[in-house]
Amino acid sequence: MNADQLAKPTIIAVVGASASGKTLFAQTIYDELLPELGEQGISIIKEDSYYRAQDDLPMEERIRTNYDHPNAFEHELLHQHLSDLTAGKAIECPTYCYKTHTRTAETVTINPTKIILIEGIMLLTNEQLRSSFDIKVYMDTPLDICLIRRIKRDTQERGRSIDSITNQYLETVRPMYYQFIEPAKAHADIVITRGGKNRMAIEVLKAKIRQLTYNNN
Ligand SMILES: Nc1ncnc2c1ncn2[C@@H]1O[C@H](COP(=O)(O)OP(=O)(O)O)[C@@H](O)[C@H]1O
Ligand SMILES: O=c1ccn([C@@H]2O[C@H](COP(=O)(O)O)[C@@H](O)[C@H]2O)c(=O)[nH]1
Repeated sequence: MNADQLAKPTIIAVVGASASGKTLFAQTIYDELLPELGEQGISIIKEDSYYRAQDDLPMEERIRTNYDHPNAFEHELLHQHLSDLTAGKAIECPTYCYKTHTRTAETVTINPTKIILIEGIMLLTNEQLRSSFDIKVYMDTPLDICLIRRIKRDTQERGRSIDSITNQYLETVRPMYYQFIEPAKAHADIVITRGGKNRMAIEVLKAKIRQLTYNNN
């Protein structure tokens, strides 16, 4: 094993409200750097993959779950997986289905890489996880913009009705945002405005990742 393979990875966490642009931002960086850094250079993980399996619950109960509370996630497994990747071991990442509100049977193999991008709403609420991140990015998108984008995305991609989106928004998404997500901004190293298409912010992160990859600092 050479020195590069032994080097500890850099873990970059992208957090913020639901539909603030976390996925678009992290995925854009990943897609644009992958051809240059290769599959051994950069990987991407979604915190949503670690929503707890709910196969034991009937659908009426799954619909009532508070998905905007830290307890909805299996953070212990995510932490274990990040430790495994840091130790140079591959992981089997779960996959989650928003339509059935549980995990699917498939897992995705993620190999250890020098750069790990991870994105999700509750990543900074867990102290153990927080301490494993090297760079913490917060997407500071106004909540009304997030709501508009969530309505559009969840009707088109997550099989949701306007009624179910607005009820869930008032009951859990909005109050949990103020209880857990917004206060976590204080832990961020970088705060990003204008969502997942902020080109300058994307370029700054890409430049930092290149520096970490090629200069190892
Ligand atoms: N700056 C932006 N301008 C326009 N649409 C955006 C912008 N940022 C994100 N979106 C769109 O808003 C929706 C929610 O963004 P997404 O990245 O899925 O948010 P999150 O991962 O934070 O939930 C997606 O359809 C995405 O394409
Ligand atoms: O079964 C589920 C699981 C999650 N949600 C909602 O998803 C968002 C988090 O995902 P983003 O990609 O950050 O939007 C969270 O606000 C949950 O309310 C769901 O509706 N159903």
